[in-house]
Amino acid sequence: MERYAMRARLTLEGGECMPPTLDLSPTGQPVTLGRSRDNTVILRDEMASRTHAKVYFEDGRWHVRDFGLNGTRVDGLRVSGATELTDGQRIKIGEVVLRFVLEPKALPRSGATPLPAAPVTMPNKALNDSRQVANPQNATKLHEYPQERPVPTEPAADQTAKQLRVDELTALCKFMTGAVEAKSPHDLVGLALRAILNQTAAKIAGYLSLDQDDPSPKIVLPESAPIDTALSKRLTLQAQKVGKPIWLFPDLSDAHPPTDSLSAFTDAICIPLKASGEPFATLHVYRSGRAFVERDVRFIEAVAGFLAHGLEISRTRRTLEAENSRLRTHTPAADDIIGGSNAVIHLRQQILRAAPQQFTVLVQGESGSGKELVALALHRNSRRADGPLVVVNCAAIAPTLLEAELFGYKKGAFSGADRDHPGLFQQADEGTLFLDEVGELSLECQAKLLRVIEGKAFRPVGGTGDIKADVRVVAATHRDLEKEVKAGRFRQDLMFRLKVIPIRVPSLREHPEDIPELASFFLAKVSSECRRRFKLTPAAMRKLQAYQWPGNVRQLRAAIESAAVMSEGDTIDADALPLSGATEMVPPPGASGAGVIPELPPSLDMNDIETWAICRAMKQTNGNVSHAAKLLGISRDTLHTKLKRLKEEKGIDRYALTNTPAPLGTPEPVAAGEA
Ligand SMILES: Nc1ncnc2c1ncn2[C@@H]1O[C@H](COP(=O)(O)OP(=O)(O)OP(=O)(O)O)[C@@H](O)[C@H]1O
Repeated sequence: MERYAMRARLTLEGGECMPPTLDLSPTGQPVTLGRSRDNTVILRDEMASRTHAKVYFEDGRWHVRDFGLNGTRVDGLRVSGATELTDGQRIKIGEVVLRFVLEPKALPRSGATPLPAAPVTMPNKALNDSRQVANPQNATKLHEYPQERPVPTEPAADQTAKQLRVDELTALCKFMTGAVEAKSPHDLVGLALRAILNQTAAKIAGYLSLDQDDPSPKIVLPESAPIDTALSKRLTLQAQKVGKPIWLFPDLSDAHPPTDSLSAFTDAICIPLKASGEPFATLHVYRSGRAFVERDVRFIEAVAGFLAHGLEISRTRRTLEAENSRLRTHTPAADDIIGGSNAVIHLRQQILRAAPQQFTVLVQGESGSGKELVALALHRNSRRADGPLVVVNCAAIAPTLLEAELFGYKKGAFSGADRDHPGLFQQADEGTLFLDEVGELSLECQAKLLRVIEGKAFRPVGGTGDIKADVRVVAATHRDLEKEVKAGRFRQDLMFRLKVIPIRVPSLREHPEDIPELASFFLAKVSSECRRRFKLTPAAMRKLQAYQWPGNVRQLRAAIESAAVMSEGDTIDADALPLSGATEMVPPPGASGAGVIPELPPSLDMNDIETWAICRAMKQTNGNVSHAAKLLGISRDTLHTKLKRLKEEKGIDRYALTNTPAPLGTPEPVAAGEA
């Protein structure tokens, strides 16, 4: 313990020097003071020589030796050659006054316990919140002084030792500014290490990733450092374990002097870099000649805090970019609309013609036929492809909220509006806004939408100023807008505005020849998702082709996915396909001849049985409603009602059930929702 008594500290009391506080170890290197930057303490004083004085420990005592032209004074007496230093004396060189204080005997040296016994750890608030770093009030406290230690006579000087100086803050700002422009994580780490080397006069600054897959697992600077410079495993493990910075004063006279890569250095700092509280790398800074001072550590800690954030942001950005590019490649272009039928070829041509235009597009078609797919393809093939594509389902938002959703709202506009909220139009600026189910808009909202589509500005709910956004609108609906206009539910002027380019998506019944290709496409997708190789039996494929698909391609996709996921083996047979209703017994519209009605209903579901019974009765009576009603034991009117519902809900046309041609003026069979 005796040696601890001879630890000492130089603290600046007047003038300017760097660092303003320096801990002295009897086993450390002699400390030089002077104007030149090579000195341990750099004096900012014209009266000081380049190397002016030396403070050293010899024969159990501290001494100061004068080399300066203008002399060195200790407590006012000029030093001639060398003189012993005693506790509390003041060394004066020019205007610089340094107070020499011996550590009290009972104290371990300030703030550090030699490794490996117990490393000094610093509560690392700065790593958790880099905003705290520059605030000395929040700064990490490195040295804890027990009560019995005399309170420093000059608190201002002690404070100086803890606060970052202007040059350090400038270096920090320079690093942060450069970091924003760093092109890669490797560059960012390089910037941080260089800032640390320049500012703390460290010999080595290194970054060690804890992630085995990191493309830059280890970076050591300066470049002149040997390529095999080791970064201490011991420090890495400890920093990782305790999750806090470690500051090592190597005690060379300790019974366990450092034997690893650290033995070549006087002092070392190791800081874990964390993301979401978990260390992902460590920062190592080693120094020769003298130990770090508290401010060095604080500076390194601040850089490390920012570096950890920067690397985390860049990692998140790379993940998002990868995700974005994955989504882009998965966002359908016109080519991703599957099908070789004339109907689909025509659809693709229409998309490619419409996409580059700025005009509004109205996509019409039954539910599940692919309207959103068309909207995505329009965006992907447009000049706005790099801009946002904002999709809004007008039917899914309560009419009272729709206006606020579309045009945004101001804080306090209504209860619950606790902040300003940009509307979907604003979010889609320079991109495309896809208004799905536009037929569901209220008349009030339609009026506002019309204004925006006509290029006029809009006003957020509760706002006082107007906003303009550069948005291309693609709208879609399963409704017949002409009918909606006639019924007074849709504005005619808006319909004309939306319908500048109309695109009609065919129902799946209109291109059944695409069913095999679509089925294989969805089968391949589900196979890759489940890492299996599903196959459809010929019977299953026939069943798919015979079905009417009231839910269109979406239903086909769902049927295949569900059959695949539920199937025990890789082969999917007809009975594994979950096709409710008896519509699979009905021939596709336009096909000549009647459909084949099986002997038994497809399932015991009452709806299936009823549909099957009606189809069979109609087929058996060759479409005679009176006879069929008799067979079914129901009234003619009831059968008429049921036939009407079958047509509306399942697309089953009574005339397609028989060989009887439809009477003149009978419309084409359509599914629910279509006119
Ligand atoms: N030709 C096609 N090729 C590949 N997939 C298709 C095709 N048509 C539709 N799909 C798929 O069918 C599903 C339904 O399509 P989409 O959501 O575009 O239909 P929708 O007409 O917008 O339906 P809704 O009116 O209910 O919003 C989606 O999974 C889509 O990828």
